[in-house]
Amino acid sequence: MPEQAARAARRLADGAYRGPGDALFGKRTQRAFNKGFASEFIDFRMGARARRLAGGGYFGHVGLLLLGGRHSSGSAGRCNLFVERPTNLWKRFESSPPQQERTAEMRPEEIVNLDAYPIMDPDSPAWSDLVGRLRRELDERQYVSLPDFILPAARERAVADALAALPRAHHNSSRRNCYLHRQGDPSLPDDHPRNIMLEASTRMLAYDQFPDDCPVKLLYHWEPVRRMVAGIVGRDRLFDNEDPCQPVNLLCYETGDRSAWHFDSVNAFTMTLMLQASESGGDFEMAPNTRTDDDENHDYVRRVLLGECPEDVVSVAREAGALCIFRGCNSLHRVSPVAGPSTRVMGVFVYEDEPGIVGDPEVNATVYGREVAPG
Ligand SMILES: O=C(O)CCC(=O)C(=O)O
Ligand SMILES: [Fe+2]
Repeated sequence: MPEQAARAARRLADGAYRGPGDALFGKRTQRAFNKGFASEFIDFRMGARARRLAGGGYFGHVGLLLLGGRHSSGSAGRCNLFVERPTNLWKRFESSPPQQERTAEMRPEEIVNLDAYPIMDPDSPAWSDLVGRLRRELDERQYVSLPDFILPAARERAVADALAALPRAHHNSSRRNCYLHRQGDPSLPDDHPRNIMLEASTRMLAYDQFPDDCPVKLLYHWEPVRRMVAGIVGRDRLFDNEDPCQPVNLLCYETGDRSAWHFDSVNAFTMTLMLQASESGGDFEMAPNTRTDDDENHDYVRRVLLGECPEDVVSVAREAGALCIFRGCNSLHRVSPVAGPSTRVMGVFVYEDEPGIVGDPEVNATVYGREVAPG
């Protein structure tokens, strides 16, 4: 059997059309499918024809179906395709679109823009210059942005992975204070930061909800990236997080979604990668050094929350492809409400100071909607 026909037969068997016996074709055609003599090309021709069927109940031929075991490319014989129930056919295409064959896994060198970010050789002057500059910038401003860090093809693939998984995302919609608590403290005044409740709405995809060859995962697990990030945040080494949910997330914002002012709770720094920006809104805003490790600075935090210090708030430019490292644990930050048809898609990465770190099941229950094991 020609290789192309064999692939087509496998795809049929894989369920793209749920198999040829599904009242889609007349007997003669069905036998041809059973023998596997169908060209892959029929996939999209079928799709096009199905639409026309829905519109007018068209019964006719669909090109490039190969009968009798002879494969000749280009001008293969046409045959009549008898469709018994066009409406069912339409529904079938709606509910199970032909599956795209996944192209080969990308190499990390095809993901990271190595021309702009020479991160392969940590002993080179280019590496020291780059990492030294970014480290100083982070220390000064509490954030640093690396534009065009990911190459366009890798970014597009990651966006496609995110959008395919989006229906399974955990929709986090909550009223909470900037410390990420849903309950205030009745013993404190109403305008204490603990009692200022803000609306947030985001869609979270956990690490185990999108493919292992998604470019954001490959990038995260690649030593040159981990080493660069360690250099920028001033660590000798960093380690991957080993939780099933946490190491890399795809955080999606649809129209109306936003993240309210908050401090990140656990990690000393946060790393995000803008995969797709929204048409409008979705600005990442930050009030650097709102508090310190020793001083909660409640009065100042309250003024930022109430919008009384607009001059202190920086809006961090985030073009698609830009990596951002920021110290979100002591700097209030938020994402303004997203508007427009494009989902804002953000990769979020967690590195650790020691190996073997897994997440707290309670946190995973809140952030990813996971069941907490009883007992
Ligand atoms: O979506 C963003 O740009 C920021 C997300 C954020 O605040 C975080 O991951 O801690
Ligand atoms: Fe955050």
